[in-house]
Amino acid sequence: MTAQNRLSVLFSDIAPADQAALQQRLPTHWHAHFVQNERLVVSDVGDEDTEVLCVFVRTRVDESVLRLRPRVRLVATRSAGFDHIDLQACRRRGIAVCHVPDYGSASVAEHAFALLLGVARHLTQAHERARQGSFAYRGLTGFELEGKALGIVGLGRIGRHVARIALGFGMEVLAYDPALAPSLDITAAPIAGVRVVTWEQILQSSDVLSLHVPATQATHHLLDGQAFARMKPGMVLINTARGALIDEAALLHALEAGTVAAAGLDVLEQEGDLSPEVPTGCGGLGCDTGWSASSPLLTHPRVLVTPHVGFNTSEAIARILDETISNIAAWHAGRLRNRLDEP
Ligand SMILES: NC(=O)C1=CN([C@@H]2O[C@H](COP(=O)(O)OP(=O)(O)OC[C@H]3O[C@@H](n4cnc5c(N)ncnc54)[C@H](OP(=O)(O)O)[C@@H]3O)[C@@H](O)[C@H]2O)C=CC1
Ligand SMILES: O=C(O)C(=O)CO
Repeated sequence: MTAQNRLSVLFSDIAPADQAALQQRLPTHWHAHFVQNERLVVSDVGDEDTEVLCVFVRTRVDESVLRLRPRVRLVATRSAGFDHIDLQACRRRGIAVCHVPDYGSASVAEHAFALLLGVARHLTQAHERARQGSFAYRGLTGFELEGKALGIVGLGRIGRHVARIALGFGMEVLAYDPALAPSLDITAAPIAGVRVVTWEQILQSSDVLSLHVPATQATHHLLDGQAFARMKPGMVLINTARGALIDEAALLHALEAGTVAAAGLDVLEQEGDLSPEVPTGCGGLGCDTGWSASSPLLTHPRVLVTPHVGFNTSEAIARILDETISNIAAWHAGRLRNRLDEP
């Protein structure tokens, strides 16, 4: 291996099983270090010579992290979302940034429907009742998806997949996206039948609202008190995008007021709070992180929360690993792909 070819890559926040799968795929001239921890600190291996930081959504990459690793030239996130990376700080230091834009749109879209159906049919309560030996059905009356209006905020890769699934359920599909003109009726396959509407219309007309926009300064608390006040009373909110899109206090208020009948959330604004303890009782599914969240939404009877698992299918993870290696290899060969610029 020539010194010129050698590439020092520091991988953070990677589950042991994924690390093993990744190691089998790594080119031999890469010198890889792994830190299980999400937070990159000064004592982490690879500090001195790291050229590539390969992170996931729980590793914040900001000025303080970059300062510790002056040789970093590429930040490659193994995610579609990029709100954990300070793109300005990277630009200032001449560091390229890339992501994996389309590894699992189906996985996330299907999870949005897992949450929606879970909420619509009271699945967690029904499961608990059956486990206790009770087959009483009272109090578990749900609602059908067919005929309901689903509003999609952000008609990008995941939003379009959600639209296709919703059309299959016989839902009326509305979408709001600043890139698309309102009153546009999308007639082109594969999402023919989606009606593009204004922000006001999507809030007022949606029985179910599903969020699929990135977390940026422009989308921070997109759903605030004012937005909830304009929603159809009794609507259902689904969020598989990022917690920061929702003002949590305003959502709790809307749940109490009945504007929001129920919510299905895969993401919470405070999900990044690091707990020193590894959580127990993970149902034998192999907890491998010490992350914990604290929020009144977690115990609210009309809120179904999952711990940011929308991406977490074997198919999506395999694509993430392959695409990440291709991203880093392409950059090393002088052809940056899946580049991220400041929004
Ligand atoms: N729960 C999970 O495990 C996962 C969550 N995610 C989250 O999902 C998000 C969306 O992913 P994906 O669909 O692939 O991203 P895309 O970039 O393909 O789509 C996002 C869409 O939102 C649009 N948009 C931006 N701002 C607004 C706004 N204010 N209102 C309405 N639309 C807006 C964008 O328009 P334009 O292009 O014109 O800016 C784009 O069409 C990711 O950013 C990530 O945060 C992603 C993967 C897994
Ligand atoms: O890819 C992403 O943006 C994710 O949120 C994965 O967890």
